[in-house]
Amino acid sequence: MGSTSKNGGNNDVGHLWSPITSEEERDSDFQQQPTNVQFIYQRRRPRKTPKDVNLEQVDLVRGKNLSLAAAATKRVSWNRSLSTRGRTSISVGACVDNGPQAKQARRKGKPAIQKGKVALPPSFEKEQEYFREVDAFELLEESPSPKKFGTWAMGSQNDSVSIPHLSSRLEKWLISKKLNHTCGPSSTLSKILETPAIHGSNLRTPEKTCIESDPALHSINASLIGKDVVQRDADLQKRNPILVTVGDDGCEDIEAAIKKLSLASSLSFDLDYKDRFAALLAVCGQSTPSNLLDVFAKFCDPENIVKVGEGTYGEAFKAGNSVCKIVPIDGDLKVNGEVQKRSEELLEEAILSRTLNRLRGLNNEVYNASTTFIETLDLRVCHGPYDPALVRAWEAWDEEHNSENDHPKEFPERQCYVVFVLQHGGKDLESFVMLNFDEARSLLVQVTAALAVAEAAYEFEHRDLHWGNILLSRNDSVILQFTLEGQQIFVKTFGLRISIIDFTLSRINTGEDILFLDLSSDPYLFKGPKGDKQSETYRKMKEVTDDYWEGSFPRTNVLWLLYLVDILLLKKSFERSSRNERDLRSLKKRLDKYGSAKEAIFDPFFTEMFVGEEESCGNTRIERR
Ligand SMILES: Nc1ncnc2c1ncn2[C@@H]1O[C@H](COP(=O)(O)OP(=O)(O)OP(=O)(O)O)[C@@H](O)[C@H]1O
Repeated sequence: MGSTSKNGGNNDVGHLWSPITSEEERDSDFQQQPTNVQFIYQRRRPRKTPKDVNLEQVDLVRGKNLSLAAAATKRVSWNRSLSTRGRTSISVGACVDNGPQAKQARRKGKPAIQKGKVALPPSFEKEQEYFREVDAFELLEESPSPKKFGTWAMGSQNDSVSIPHLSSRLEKWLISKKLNHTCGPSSTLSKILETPAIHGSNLRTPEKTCIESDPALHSINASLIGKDVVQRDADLQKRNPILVTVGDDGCEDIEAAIKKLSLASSLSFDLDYKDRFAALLAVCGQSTPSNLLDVFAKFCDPENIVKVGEGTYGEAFKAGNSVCKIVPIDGDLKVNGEVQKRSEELLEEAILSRTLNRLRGLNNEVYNASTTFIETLDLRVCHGPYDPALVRAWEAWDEEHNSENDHPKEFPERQCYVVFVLQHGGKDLESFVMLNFDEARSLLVQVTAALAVAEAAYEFEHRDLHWGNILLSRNDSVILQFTLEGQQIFVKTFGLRISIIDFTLSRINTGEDILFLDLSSDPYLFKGPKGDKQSETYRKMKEVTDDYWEGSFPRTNVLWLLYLVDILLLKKSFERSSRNERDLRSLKKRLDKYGSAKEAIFDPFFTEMFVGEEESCGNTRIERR
């Protein structure tokens, strides 16, 4: 979930979100102090729209003597940004309902520039010119370097760049498949889209993928009879013309898809939408959306579906051993006071999640490996109303936890969703009862090591690692393995398993794209209560990044580690000695000097948590990738 967790958060608002004064922070004797202060903490509603990350065109022509001069002159960019559409805030402070709020005016001045940092005044023309020059050079490069990007802000001023990123991206990939079947695997996108976890199939045309890799879908399609369904499919075909093609020959299909994507790229925004929806379907290995129950039925009996959590956008349900998070997309209906996410945003989240999946050591990529980021097992596009079984589960949760979300029965017949099928990560840190100091340091070492690995692999920054986004569970493992830049690290777990979720604000360099959320469009995020650790962390991130969210600033990961140490000291109770507290406080001091999780993981605090390889080899309860 977003900046504040919801479940459980209401029960103890005064305590949980009580402001922690800076005096307290300076005080070396931290103590948990219940407070009567009552205040409002408003749930952040991050929104995203497509924007600007630079896209190199090189792998399209690699290995082929094709000239792509035209492509070289165009720099297509794409990032995730917070939308200004229909933002409302829900107060979780007792008694006060702030009601809908208009989006606040954009900051006029830039925040103070960090000492020693050279900041160039943003000049779109200059940078455009600069990129024209470097594009020619970058055709030779494997992947863009974020350092070169300067502060090129896109958005409305970028109307001259006409090819929508997703179209060109998928198009490029499809062309590469068509031109040279061996060039696919060299592309990061190919690897990500071809993640075996996702139906074990390559991305082909949607039609082929559907038929070959998803017999369930095939049978669903076959069973789609009756007037309503025929009408629904006709509507769908109208919305998504790319789906019309059904060919036997893969190449013809690809050609048709490219043509349609190209056509769509040069037409109206509406067609862009269709194009993007089709891309999302293709990435999910589908030609048409499934219905929700069919997805859940793969994992459990509908009667056994249990809701386990909720976010601003997502409703999370346990289905068998997995968790299915349902996110409504593309509809007009506001959900939980928010405009629904759009296909392209979900497509991006899909790419981000799957990129992190790669850290799990699939495809023999063991130079950097960690299993601490939640595994995305599958992604499905669905449509239709909520099934009664899901509604029942939703209502049962509501009864017990008093949901902040809208009742799902409000979804119209033709609502679309993306379902993230995720590994079950356990309970979030907010509600998890920790037993002792060993568990606390196990949490810290696992989060730090995972961030270090993801930094090394993808310049990853989570940027929103509050206690609702860290899940914990217990198992009988004693050691967990990470690989950081080829070096194996074995850490003691004390039977605790950590999973990191929610990559909405995260920044990642996939090797082909930099995906990030432009938080400068969300001034509200930085206006949380003074002294509140989470709000202060957003503000510190803003200082560190100088509001340039596209850039790589691994220090933001350290800021969340500092936040976590504070949470352990101030908000969680577990058995600990004053020496343990002193150790945590001195860790905090040292963390303040680190620029990345990669540095932090070698802090003396963690030394005792490492186990030599020999010791780990003799241990049968080691959790390997
Ligand atoms: N894999 C998982 N295993 C167990 N519980 C989960 C899992 N994923 C999500 N949850 C539960 O659902 C809640 C909401 O999930 P999440 O934070 O991903 O939703 P969201 O809608 O994306 O959040 P946001 O408000 O940032 O949009 C989590 O706090 C957690 O309690």
